[in-house]
Amino acid sequence: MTKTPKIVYTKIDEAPALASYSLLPIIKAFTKTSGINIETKDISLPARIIANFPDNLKADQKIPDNLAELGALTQQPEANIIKLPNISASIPQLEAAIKELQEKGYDIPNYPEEANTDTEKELQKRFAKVLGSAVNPVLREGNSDRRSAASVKQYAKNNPHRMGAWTSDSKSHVAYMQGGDFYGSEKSICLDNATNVTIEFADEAGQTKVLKEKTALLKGEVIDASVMNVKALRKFYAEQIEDAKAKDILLSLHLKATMMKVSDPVMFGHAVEVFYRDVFEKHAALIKELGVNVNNGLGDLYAKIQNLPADKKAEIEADIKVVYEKQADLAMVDSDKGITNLHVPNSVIIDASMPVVIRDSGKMWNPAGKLQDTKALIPDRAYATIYQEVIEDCKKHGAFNPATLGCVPNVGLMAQKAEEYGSHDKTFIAPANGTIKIVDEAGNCLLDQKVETGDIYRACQAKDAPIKDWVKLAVNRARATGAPAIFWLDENRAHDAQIIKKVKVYLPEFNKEGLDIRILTPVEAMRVSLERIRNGEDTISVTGNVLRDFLTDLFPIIELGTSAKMLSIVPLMCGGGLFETGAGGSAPKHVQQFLAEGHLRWDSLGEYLALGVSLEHLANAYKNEKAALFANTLDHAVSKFLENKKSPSRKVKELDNRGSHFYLAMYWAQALAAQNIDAELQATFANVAKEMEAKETTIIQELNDAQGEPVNIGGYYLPNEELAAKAMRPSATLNAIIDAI
Ligand SMILES: NC(=O)C1=CN([C@@H]2O[C@H](COP(=O)(O)OP(=O)(O)OC[C@H]3O[C@@H](n4cnc5c(N)ncnc54)[C@H](OP(=O)(O)O)[C@@H]3O)[C@@H](O)[C@H]2O)C=CC1
Ligand SMILES: O=C(O)CCC(=O)C(=O)O
Ligand SMILES: [Mg+2]
Repeated sequence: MTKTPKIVYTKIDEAPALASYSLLPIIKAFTKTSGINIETKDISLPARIIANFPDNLKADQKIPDNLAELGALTQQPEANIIKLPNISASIPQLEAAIKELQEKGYDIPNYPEEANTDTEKELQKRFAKVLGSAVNPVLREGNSDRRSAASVKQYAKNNPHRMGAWTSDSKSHVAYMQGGDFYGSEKSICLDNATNVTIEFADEAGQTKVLKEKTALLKGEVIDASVMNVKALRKFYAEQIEDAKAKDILLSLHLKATMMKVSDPVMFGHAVEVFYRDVFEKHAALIKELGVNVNNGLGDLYAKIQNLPADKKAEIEADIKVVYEKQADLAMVDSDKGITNLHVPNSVIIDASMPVVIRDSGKMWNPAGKLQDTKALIPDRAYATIYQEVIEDCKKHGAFNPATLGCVPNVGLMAQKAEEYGSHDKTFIAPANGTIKIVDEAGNCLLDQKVETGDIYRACQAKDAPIKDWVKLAVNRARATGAPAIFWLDENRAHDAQIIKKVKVYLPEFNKEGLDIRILTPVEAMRVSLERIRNGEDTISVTGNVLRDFLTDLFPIIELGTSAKMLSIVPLMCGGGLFETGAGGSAPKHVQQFLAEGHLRWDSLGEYLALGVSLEHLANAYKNEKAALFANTLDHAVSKFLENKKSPSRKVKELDNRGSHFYLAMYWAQALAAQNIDAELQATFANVAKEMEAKETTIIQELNDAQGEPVNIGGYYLPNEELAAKAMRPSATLNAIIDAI
């Protein structure tokens, strides 16, 4: 490899973006002495909007399509990308970001919620590129290896976080459909030969309409099709709403409307309509006229009644109140502000929300601001059952004790838009009763699904090479750790049955002698993994893309208190490395707190760990000894950081994100000063360490003094660079030391 060693550090959104204003200058200052180039690429939500709508922008407003550039980079062996979590925008978030850009003088068109004309359809198509989970699928050109670093796991055992107690009489449970869902209807095949397919809808009269012109499929690719029957879905919601009322527990809905950006908002919308049925029926004509989109939540109704005459608005608000009096209480997202689980589709995201329910004794917040048992609606059976298994385990054995738990790392099939998370361009709402077919070039129907008007149809792909790579990664991890590896696959699910066949073909190609490798259904795999972690034993979960996402929040939240502390490595199939920071998101609640009181509780541990493995990867790829030294000393610094408990606190006027960066920097400088492999670095950083030690009290004082007041960073989605940097670097003493390196 001849090019200059380079690490690309992504610029993103919300809390981790704020943290970067403080952390990046430190990383750049430290590594610049080594000839490693740290380049930033802006792939934040506003940057992606700007890149996709340059038409009316001034030259100095334009931002190149960094995401496409990074996507191309993943195909090069020298790729070394540190990817921080970004916003996966729901429509309300997208609209808010557009509004902010427009207010700042960016001539960006509005998002057309309803596309009737060709222009509107074209606009919607262009916006689809920035909607939902639009970054990760482009960069994830490899499978995922998520686990906790040994030092982080040990820290969690020594300092167990609080886990809410569980009792056997908890009324909390997961409710899922018994039929008519994706799980029940799924059909799947593996292709003998490459082909191009068309997805077509045929109505009952035999009239056909092309839904998707062309999808290229490779030899050995698994393709499946399934349907969510909306009649069955709405019946399920109605029954469960009644049942929650009868059991006197909260009602909550857990979906992934961000990542599953086409199917899940529709499932969310049906829940809103069924729950607030009396309002939607009584005011049907007006609601239609106002253009309320239920898929955006009750928040959209509230937004659109704002300009109605006062009495009409009051009437609708009163009718909403009557619904609350009559129905089961909804789980709240913000009980102070009266924001419920059904307000917007992006505030209850299943991978993060269900583990928190489990951490909090099976409870969620009720309208009175108290924790209460909940019914968790997860309509589709494909993955709902694993959460019920955890709940049953907790009811039987009580809360998990992080001091003694083993771990459940994950090897996830993710590359090349595998499975449901790559299905958006093949997801359709059935226009009428009929059949949706996948037809090959020769006109053969490969898969057909009967649909009724409004049903959600979904086709998914999983390519052969990534599947084989995933099996290999699982065997490698089992070999490296000695832990059993369990493939979570359900032979009663059509798609999984195909994957099981492939796993059985590929496993013998790798040396699995002496390894314990099993295939169990997700429920059995959960049972075994939970029994083992309670015994302090480790078990590798080897899963598809959705369970990868779900389990890498669930187990870290149980084991470590948060998924932010995970190592999240993506060995790219072309030889490069993508290093994601943590497994969690962009923590909007943290930004709210920062803006209100100047305290940022975001923990950048995930970033430190990602930087460590990124430097290690670079050291190996370029035989770069300085990079190896930086990686090694950073590792020491992280251990000391944990030992000395320098993570940010949650409370204002205590150490926050910025102070935690100072300590990381000081420990890193000390470790570089203590080594004797590179005399030049030793000398440089001995001085840095000495200065930091001498000025520790002043620096911490300056950082704490900056807290306690509201902060203005000149925007939410597109903050003002200077204001944000100033807010995140308030210690002149620390800045002087860093800038002088
Ligand atoms: N890889 C990616 O790009 C990902 C992006 N997302 C996006 O992030 C947004 C928010 O998603 P959400 O599901 O609420 O998940 P988050 O992970 O942002 O938030 C869940 C909670 O986890 C805790 N948390 C997460 N990261 C940290 C950290 N570094 N330090 C301390 N605590 C942390 C916080 O708990 P507390 O409030 O108790 O402090 C936070 O409120 C969405 O837009 C989503 O699409 C989500 C997942 C991954
Ligand atoms: O891309 C996203 O929206 C979320 C990704 C995520 O949750 C994960 O990979 O764990
Ligand atoms: Mg996740």
